[in-house]
Amino acid sequence: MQDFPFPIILFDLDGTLVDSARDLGPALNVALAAIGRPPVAESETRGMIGGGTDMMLAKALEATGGMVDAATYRRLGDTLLDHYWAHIADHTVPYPGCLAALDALLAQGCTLALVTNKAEKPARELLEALGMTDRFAAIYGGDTLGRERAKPLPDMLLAAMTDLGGARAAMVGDSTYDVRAGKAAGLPVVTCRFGYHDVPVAELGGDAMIDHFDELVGVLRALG
Ligand SMILES: O=C(O)COP(=O)(O)O
Ligand SMILES: [Mg+2]
Repeated sequence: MQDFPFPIILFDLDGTLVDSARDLGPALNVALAAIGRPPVAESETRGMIGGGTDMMLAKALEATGGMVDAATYRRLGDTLLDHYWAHIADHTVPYPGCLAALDALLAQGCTLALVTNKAEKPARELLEALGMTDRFAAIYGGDTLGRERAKPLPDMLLAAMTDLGGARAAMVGDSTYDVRAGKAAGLPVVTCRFGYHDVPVAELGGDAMIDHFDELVGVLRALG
C-alpha cells in the first residue's frame, strides 16, 4: 500500500465533524430571550458559528437589535453556555460518514487532532458524549492556549503538530477561521460543503472541498 501523504490530520469540530447547530441554536436563543430579543433561525445561526460561542452571541446580538453593554454580554454568554452544557449532545450528531472516514484515516496510520474554537471543556464533553474521544491524539479548544491565540491564528494547529511530533499535516474545516489558520500554518486545507460558512461557500478559499466524508481519504491523497 502506498504511504498516506499526511501523517497528521487536524480537524475542526463544529460544522466539520459534527452538526452542532442543532444544539448551539437553541442555547443561543435562550440567551437572546433573556433580554427579550427574538430568536435567530437555525439557518442564520449556522453562519454565526466558527469563532467560538462568544463570537456567535455577538453576531446574534448585532442581528437582533445591536450589541449590549459588557456586563450584559458576559451574563448572556454564561446563560448560553449553561444551557448548551446541559444539552450538548441532545441533537448533535457526527455528519454522515464522519466516523468511518476517521477510522479509515487511522487505518492508514494517520494521527488525528482536534483544533476547535469551541472552548476545550465543552469540546471534550461533546466528543465524549458522541463516543469520539479515543480517535484524537491531541485536543485543542479555543481557550486552550488563550482566546487571543484561537483560529484564525495558526497557533493551536502548530501546537498540536508539535505534540504529535510531525511537520507534515493537513487541515479539515468549514469556515474562513479554519482556512486562514491552515494557510498561516502552511498546510493544505480541505473544506466541507455541508458545514457552517461565514462567507459564501465559493469564497472559502481552501485547496479542496468535500460534499461527503466518503470523499475525504481520496481528496487528501490527491492533495499529498
Ligand atoms: O464554537 C464555534 O463557534 C466554532 O467551533 P469550531 O472551531 O469547531 O467550528
Ligand atoms: Mg467549524
